[in-house]
Amino acid sequence: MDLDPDMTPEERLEALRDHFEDIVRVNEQLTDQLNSARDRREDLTDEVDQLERENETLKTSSLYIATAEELTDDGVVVKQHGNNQEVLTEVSPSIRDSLEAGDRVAINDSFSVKEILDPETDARAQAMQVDGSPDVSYDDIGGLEAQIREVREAVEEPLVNAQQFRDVGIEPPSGVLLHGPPGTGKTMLAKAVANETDATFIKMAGSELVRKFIGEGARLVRDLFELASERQPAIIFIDEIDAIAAKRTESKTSGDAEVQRTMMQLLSEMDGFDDRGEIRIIAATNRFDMLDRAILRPGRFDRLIEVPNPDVAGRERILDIHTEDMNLSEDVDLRAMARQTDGLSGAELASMATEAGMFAIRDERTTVEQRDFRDALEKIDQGGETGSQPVAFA
Ligand SMILES: Nc1ncnc2c1ncn2[C@@H]1O[C@H](COP(=O)(O)OP(=O)(O)OP(=O)(O)O)[C@@H](O)[C@H]1O
Repeated sequence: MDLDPDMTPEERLEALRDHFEDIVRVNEQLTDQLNSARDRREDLTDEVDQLERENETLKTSSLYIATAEELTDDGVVVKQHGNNQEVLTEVSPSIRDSLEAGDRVAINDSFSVKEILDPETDARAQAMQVDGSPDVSYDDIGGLEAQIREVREAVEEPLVNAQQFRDVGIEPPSGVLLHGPPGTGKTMLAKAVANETDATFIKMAGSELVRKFIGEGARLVRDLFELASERQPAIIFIDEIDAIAAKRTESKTSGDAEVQRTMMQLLSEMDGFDDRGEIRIIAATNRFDMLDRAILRPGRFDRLIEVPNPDVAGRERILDIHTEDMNLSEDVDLRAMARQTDGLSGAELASMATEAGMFAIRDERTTVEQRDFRDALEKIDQGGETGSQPVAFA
């Protein structure tokens, strides 16, 4: 800033003050501009986030599963799984080139074919849980000595000593049905036998077949047996078999018909099972009373093994197993706890042990005391922690 040399000191001071005020004003304007630029940047960032989210949703929005039934000059006939609705739809040339009748496809809301599914993405992979070597051994199971013996005889022996059965000239039991209240170790038994025989463990939940894979049940059952024969020796474990093999009801809704088809497929797989090789089938239910007796005929699930809630010795053994790695105080008396836990399942005892550990942690202790077990039992008694319910048996 140039100042006139003739100015008086007062005038200079005045001029400097004016200049200073100008600078302050400019500074304020620039600050305002900066702030509004920042606000704008924030708005834009929000907008970008929002668009990215929308983009993600668009990319991941649900598609329905269907089968391409027929390729015609006018388009492709697809049949949606579940409701079996058939529609004629158009397909983009790139998809059309590689599409064949019978392919499983994903279709959107307007039925247009979005992609051809390869075998890995189909329901088979989702519906079945495959475990090459489950990590449960017989020693991990408490209080089921008799059941372990029976399972070994009916499932393990025929796998390990197949020749002996042939020599003697008898057929081993086809399928074994484990029945008993929830959380008593049925899944553990099936896993342990797979582990012991180095068999692949393939689990399918009956309830999921019916709820999640509507329209696909029968095909999935076929796939289940196919997969087992690819991966033999294998143990097929069908949990909650009552969901697909319940007694026939009077109602003739399409849901029932679908469940019936799934069960018929299961029966026919089991009936044609003799020469399938090293595959054994174990099913489990906690609704034995509901089962359709057709599945219990000879050649099907003809070996029934009841897996009840543990008795006092079983409960003590289960508590031993589940507290093995816990830091227990001297005063802990598992035998006493076993006496006080009549009616509890293995799963409930396991969660009682964990709960006792949680009480110790809440108290900032590293040692679990008897009172923690008492508190845990009280909590389980009150809340039904494991969600199990009393079940009536036939
Ligand atoms: N007999 C047992 N010995 C040791 N632990 C057990 C026993 N029974 C149950 N458990 C514990 O409970 C958990 C659940 O058991 P599991 O899944 O085998 O029960 P389940 O009978 O198959 O139950 P569901 O009928 O509800 O499927 C196991 O992972 C284990 O921690």
